[in-house]
Amino acid sequence: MRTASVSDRTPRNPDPQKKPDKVRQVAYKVIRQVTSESGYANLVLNKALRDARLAGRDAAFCTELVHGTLRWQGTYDAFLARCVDRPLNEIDPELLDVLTLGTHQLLRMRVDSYAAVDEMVTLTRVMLGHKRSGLVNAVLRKVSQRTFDQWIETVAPPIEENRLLHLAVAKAHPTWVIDAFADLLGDGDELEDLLDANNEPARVTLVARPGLATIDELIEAGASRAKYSPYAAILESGGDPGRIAAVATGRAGVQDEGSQLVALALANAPIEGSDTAWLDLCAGPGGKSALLAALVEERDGALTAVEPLEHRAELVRANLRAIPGDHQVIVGDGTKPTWEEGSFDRVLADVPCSGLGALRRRPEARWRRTPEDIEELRPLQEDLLDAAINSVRPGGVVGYVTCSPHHDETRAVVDTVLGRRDDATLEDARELFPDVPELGAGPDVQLWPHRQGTDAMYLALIRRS
Ligand SMILES: C[S@@+](CC[C@H](N)C(=O)[O-])C[C@H]1O[C@@H](n2cnc3c(N)ncnc32)[C@H](O)[C@@H]1O
Repeated sequence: MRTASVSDRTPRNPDPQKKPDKVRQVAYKVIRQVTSESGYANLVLNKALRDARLAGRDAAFCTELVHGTLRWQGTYDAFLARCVDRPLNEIDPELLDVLTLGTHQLLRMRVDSYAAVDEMVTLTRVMLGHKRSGLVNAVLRKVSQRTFDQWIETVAPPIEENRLLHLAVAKAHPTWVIDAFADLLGDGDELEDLLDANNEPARVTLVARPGLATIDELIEAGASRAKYSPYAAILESGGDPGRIAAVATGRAGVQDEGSQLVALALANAPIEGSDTAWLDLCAGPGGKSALLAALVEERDGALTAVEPLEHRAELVRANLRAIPGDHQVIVGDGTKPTWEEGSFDRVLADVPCSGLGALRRRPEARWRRTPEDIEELRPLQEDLLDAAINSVRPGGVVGYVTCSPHHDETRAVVDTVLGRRDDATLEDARELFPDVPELGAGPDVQLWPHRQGTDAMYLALIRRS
């Protein structure tokens, strides 16, 4: 973070012939697409980097501009509200995006403040017209007069007066999200650790798909062994994982360690009798399908993967392409099974959820999600868990998984569904996470970015009787 004193060498008479910096221009266009067309930053950014042929340091700079600006958007809005003479919602959205992009460079990147303002003024002149560049110059000059910490002191209530509101501004999370996390972690230091962890970009984690690639192969390619999953390796250097042969050929993939751990826990839960028919009920894009398919193949079995959206089903097929065996992808609704009841030995229900456990990866998500989303998803989550239990045979196991720690989409769903059935029980899943510390009171497992360094994946292990 930038803490050095701010410069007052901001441009008063910008060069009218100057062209905008290409990297900032790409970043600005990506941010526009995300904020105005509800695009997903990762998808839009990846395409933009490819189209503009940005790689190496330029790609890393562009990524930080986009991710940082979007991640800190709510906080920067609070700063900017003090620097303009009208309510922020009366400022053209395209202009506001320039201002937040400039604010990020000024306050949280090692960009000289002269360069940051000058570049944003040029970008505004070329993309939004000369008239508006004056406002950008004036507002960003005001922003540059304080450091990030000084701005927090200026706009956020003191922590001892209103902890929730202070953290919302200082750590860039909506208050309802902080509330939900505080319900689970308390409102002490651990809550702050989580919020800080959510503001750090996740490291690129690879999975060596069992029987197809080895960790050593990934290590030779520059990765290092991860802590908990025997199949995980971290690509510290970042860069494009597709340059690694095992990833390019689908023998390895990109997958968060928490996602690996919950899939492995389901695969390793003891069951008696047959163990060859596995179902992934909500499969797209297929990261867990690929890991499960590789594991069930080693037991001479096969995976059935279900996904209602054709384009996501295609991603599942692509993920399964390198895995030997007779796996099947069904394009359909998991709540309306086309298979016989009780026909699977293990079932994964990795249900659609708010994604509040993966905020590190999706910089815009925290500002886009609402408490209503969580309410709206609840019936589908319950129906999918019911369908998963119906699909597993007596003695078989279901893994109910979310990439959200929110109580209403995790334990509340499990308790509701199990409360109305007498043929399924919750089992202690913690012993299926060997050597993983701080798994909580059980019987379900909640992983956390600030504890295990993974996404906040949730797993409830349910056995059908
Ligand atoms: C959390 S994602 C699954 C991630 C996946 N397991 C992986 O590891 O790559 C949830 C998926 O469920 C799908 N989905 C939504 N409604 C569904 C339904 N009624 N039945 C089955 N899947 C559904 C979504 O399209 C989405 O692809």
